[in-house]
Amino acid sequence: MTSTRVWQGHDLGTRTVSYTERDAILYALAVGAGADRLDLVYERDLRVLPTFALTLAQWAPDALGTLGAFDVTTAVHGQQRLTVKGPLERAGELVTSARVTDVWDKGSAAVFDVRVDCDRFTATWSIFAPGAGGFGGARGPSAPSRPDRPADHRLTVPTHSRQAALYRLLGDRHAMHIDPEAAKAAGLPRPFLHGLCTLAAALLPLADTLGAHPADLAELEARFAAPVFPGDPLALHGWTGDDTGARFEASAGDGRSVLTGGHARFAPAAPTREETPDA
Ligand SMILES: C/C=C/C(=O)SCCNC(=O)CCNC(=O)[C@H](O)C(C)(C)COP(=O)(O)OP(=O)(O)OC[C@H]1O[C@@H](n2cnc3c(N)ncnc32)[C@H](O)[C@@H]1OP(=O)(O)O
Repeated sequence: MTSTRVWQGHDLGTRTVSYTERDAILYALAVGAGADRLDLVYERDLRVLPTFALTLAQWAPDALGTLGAFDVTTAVHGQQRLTVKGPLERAGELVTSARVTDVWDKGSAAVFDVRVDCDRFTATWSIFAPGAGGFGGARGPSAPSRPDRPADHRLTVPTHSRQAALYRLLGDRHAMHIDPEAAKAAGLPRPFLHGLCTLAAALLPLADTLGAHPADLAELEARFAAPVFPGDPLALHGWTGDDTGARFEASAGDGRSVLTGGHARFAPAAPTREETPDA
């Protein structure tokens, strides 16, 4: 069997991905934007959510699984980071390049960090792969810390029973999100929500509460600490601090922490060349 450590630094190549206004609107609907959010769901007023880029770049962690680095039937998305460098056009093409930046040895599991670079964003997926650890590597980062004071904001994040079935059509077709047998094979009682769908759903009420526009997201990170089942409402706690954003966590109705170590910063992006007056 190939040692897990050989994937460290592996170049996953470059792909050009394209999308239309329709894709961007479907994405906004899938992560919970209401029909009254004309700025997210109506061509006339459309602003594209930066997290939509993550569905377009999902090919990168998927490619690593296809190459055999980990067992795709049991690996789950563990953490996500995103740095936005510029706004997404209403439709377009993105040239994305990906490589494995780190492989951490958690003993019984490995965590693969897959970084995607593009002129509009840099993003890192951490894939938690049970059974792939124990190869003598560094343990890597531990659990994120939580603020030791009461939250400044307490919000509800609704999720919908059809949400995973809809969200998967945007690009992440892993069977565990739709097929009860595949979910059982991954150790869960029923299909569960994509981590990136949960995260994007949480950002909508968080941005509203902070008085920010969700399309002005500049930085994002969070750990997927436990599975979310479609239809379960989440309780989100937010802590505001020095920057134009917040730290946040979310828990399910039964008290399980499902998002930990969350941080989102919102800042209007610099206009693109075409949008700059007199450019
Ligand atoms: C292809 C799939 C796409 C998807 O979207 S899947 C859906 C979204 N993801 C999920 O629903 C996953 C939810 N998270 C979980 O269920 C759990 O979370 C895990 C099963 C991933 C891990 O739980 P456990 O096996 O109990 O881990 P531990 O014993 O608490 O920690 C072992 C080490 O692993 C680190 N770790 C724990 N959770 C994560 C994570 N989510 N991402 C990255 N690392 C993680 C810890 O810190 C620690 O390491 P240290 O001892 O060095 O601190």
